[in-house]
Amino acid sequence: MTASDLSKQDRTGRPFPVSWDQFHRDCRALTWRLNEVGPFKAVIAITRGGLVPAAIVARELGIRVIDTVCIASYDHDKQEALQLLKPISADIVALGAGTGEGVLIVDDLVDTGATARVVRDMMPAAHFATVYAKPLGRPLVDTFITEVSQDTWIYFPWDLGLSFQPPMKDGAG
Ligand SMILES: O=P(O)(O)OC[C@H]1O[C@H](OP(=O)(O)OP(=O)(O)O)[C@H](O)[C@@H]1O
Ligand SMILES: Nc1nc2[nH]cnc2c(=O)[nH]1
Ligand SMILES: [Mg+2]
Repeated sequence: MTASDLSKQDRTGRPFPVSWDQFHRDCRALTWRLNEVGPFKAVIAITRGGLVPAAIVARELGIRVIDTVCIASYDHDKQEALQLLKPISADIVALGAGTGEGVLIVDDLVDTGATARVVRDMMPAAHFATVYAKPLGRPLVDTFITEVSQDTWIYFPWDLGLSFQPPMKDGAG
């Protein structure tokens, strides 16, 4: 087995698990920053990871016009060719005068920046926000809350479950 056979998650090895409480706090912190940048006419969530932060941010900002752009690039933890499954809706494109002016795009994180680059090209004047950012993707994001190192793998609460933890004396930790 070579290094390229390993999933990105296995190669990175630095786990960063996020609880629902922490995620909610981080989304609210993100909204504090966005509140100073807006107002926004609509929110676009990059599915699927952007759906939860978009709901929290839209709730806090009082925005009820919410659209999705559906993109898949990772099969669980393996980066694959990026697929556009659903584009931004025509009425949201029209709302932002075709450029995204006054529109807020939300995703959970930016890693290599490949997803962000594709969506940014669709709406160059939109404001792009993520909760977490890794260094390679960071230049593509206008507002984010926490930067983690490139070799970190973020585990979101919707991908986690409660499980037994062996005591530290047995080698855990
Ligand atoms: O900066 P990048 O290297 O493009 O990676 C970031 C993207 O990867 C994840 O989505 P994923 O494609 O795994 O789909 P999901 O949101 O449905 O989990 C994450 O939610 C971002 O959208
Ligand atoms: N859950 C998760 N998905 C990702 N997609 C790209 N990077 C990551 C990451 O760190 N965590
Ligand atoms: Mg995603």
